[in-house]
Amino acid sequence: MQNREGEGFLKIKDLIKKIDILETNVKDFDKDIADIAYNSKNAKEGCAFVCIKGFKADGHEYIDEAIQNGACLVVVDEFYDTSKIEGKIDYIKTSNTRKALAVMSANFFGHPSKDFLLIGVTGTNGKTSTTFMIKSILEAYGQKVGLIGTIKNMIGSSEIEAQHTTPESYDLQKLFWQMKSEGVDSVVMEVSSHSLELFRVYDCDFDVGVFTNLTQDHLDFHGTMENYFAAKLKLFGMSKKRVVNADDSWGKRIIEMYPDCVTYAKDSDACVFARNIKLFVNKNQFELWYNGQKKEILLNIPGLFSIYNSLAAAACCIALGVELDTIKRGLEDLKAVPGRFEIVESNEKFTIVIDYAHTPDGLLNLMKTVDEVANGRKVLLFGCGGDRDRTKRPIMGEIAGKMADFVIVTSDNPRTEDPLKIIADILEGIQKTKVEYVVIPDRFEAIKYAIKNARENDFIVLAGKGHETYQILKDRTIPFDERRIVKDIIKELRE
Ligand SMILES: CC(=O)N[C@H]1[C@@H](OP(=O)(O)OP(=O)(O)OC[C@H]2O[C@@H](n3ccc(=O)[nH]c3=O)[C@H](O)[C@@H]2O)O[C@H](CO)[C@@H](O)[C@@H]1O[C@H](C)C(=O)N[C@@H](C)C(=O)N[C@H](CCC(=O)O)C(=O)O
Repeated sequence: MQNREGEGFLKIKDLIKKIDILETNVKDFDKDIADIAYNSKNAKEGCAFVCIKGFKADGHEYIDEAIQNGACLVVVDEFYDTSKIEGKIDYIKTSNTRKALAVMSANFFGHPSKDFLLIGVTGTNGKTSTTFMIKSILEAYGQKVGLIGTIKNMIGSSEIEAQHTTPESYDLQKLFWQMKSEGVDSVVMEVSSHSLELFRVYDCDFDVGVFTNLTQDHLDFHGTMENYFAAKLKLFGMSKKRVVNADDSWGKRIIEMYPDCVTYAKDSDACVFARNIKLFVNKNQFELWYNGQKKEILLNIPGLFSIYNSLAAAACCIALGVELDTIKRGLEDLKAVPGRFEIVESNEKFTIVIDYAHTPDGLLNLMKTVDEVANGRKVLLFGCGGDRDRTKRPIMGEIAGKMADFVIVTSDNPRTEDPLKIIADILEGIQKTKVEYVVIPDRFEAIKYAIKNARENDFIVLAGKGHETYQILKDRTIPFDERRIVKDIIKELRE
């Protein structure tokens, strides 16, 4: 990957434009800065090191390491006692170093997002699929499109690995800069609530902000739904145009605040809506309505939620002036979204689908779709993540118990938690229902059990992992690709 080095250095005075300076010992603001680092390990000759007090570590404790690695300027937070570094290095004290990192990064890379259309999609569920759909429509419109999100980042059809749903501000601005250098017309990105809260997208100008929905998730981080909503809301204060799901109760609150938004809904009380919806195992059919005009859409992405995501994508592109014929073409061109209602096996006996659903609402919508398309038993295999919102576990257990005919409770990235403790939380909910279930903590063995014991016409759903190809156990990340695992198990059982 290229970086800005090729374009030269930036003077301190230009790098720190628009950040508030509480204290500084810098004498020469014309000094050149080679790069920015927010991790001391990545600091290099002539760079600025921005210290962040995080959830696990405090960047201020790594100033010496950054200096050893060549940093010539440090940016510290207002609580920091600068007498510790006086005489050692140039410093700037500012009121919020996460904000400063975002502003400095945008300055360093020359505000690349001003040179293309920037679309941000936020909401608990549907962000990934909606961004894929918007990309496909804008490509049908003739644009070169960048995509930033959970599964991967893309420039046109080339792929770049993604670490976060929304990258840290420096990495985001660097990616924007690369996308600009490669001539994109627009960038569509997922905007997570974490990124809004932690200023990763601060100082970005969004042309359109899209809201899909808000349901319980990430309460380990936000504490309450109101805080979670407040984080999401920030995107709409940063966007020129807003596209909002009018069927969502939190969406209705955004519409009250911004009455000029482009709204979408399943029924007709919105600018863009769908009628005559037909769900099939591997596709959907519906009428897309806008301004008295109708288009028949045959969507290759199954699931009821895909209708909502298509409406969000269509409304976004309508807000950008794309005509309905192109929207139809773009939606129909999209062949799949990895890990979203992805059929990984379909034989004369059973069907296996993998899906990323990992929230109560996501699981409910997934199982509603399965209910529409399954001919036999609905077998649901799932677990819940460790070190994340615990309150959703019994809720998901109860949904599983109500919606499935048979449940296999297993593990899904237990991280540092005891998998059996997580499963016990899920069982609290399952035991409120009468569903038949088994507990198999080892996810590989659980999948094997589902396949080995499959009955005629079973519709087996492996929920939670979707596109993920790993399992996080304690501090180890081990390879775990359910597409391959399913194939291997079927082969092994046949031999
Ligand atoms: C809660 C959260 O989002 N934390 C993120 C945050 O961590 P942090 O700021 O607390 O960092 P920290 O590890 O405490 O370190 C503090 C500072 O010391 C620095 N440091 C640390 C060690 C060292 O040797 N030298 C050094 O300079 C670090 O670089 C950092 O600047 O900033 C880090 C750097 O960008 C992120 O890696 C980290 O993401 C963690 C790993 C994470 O799991 N985040 C998830 C929850 C997340 O953001 N998820 C959303 C998607 C949610 C969804 O919709 O599903 C996302 O956008 O990906």
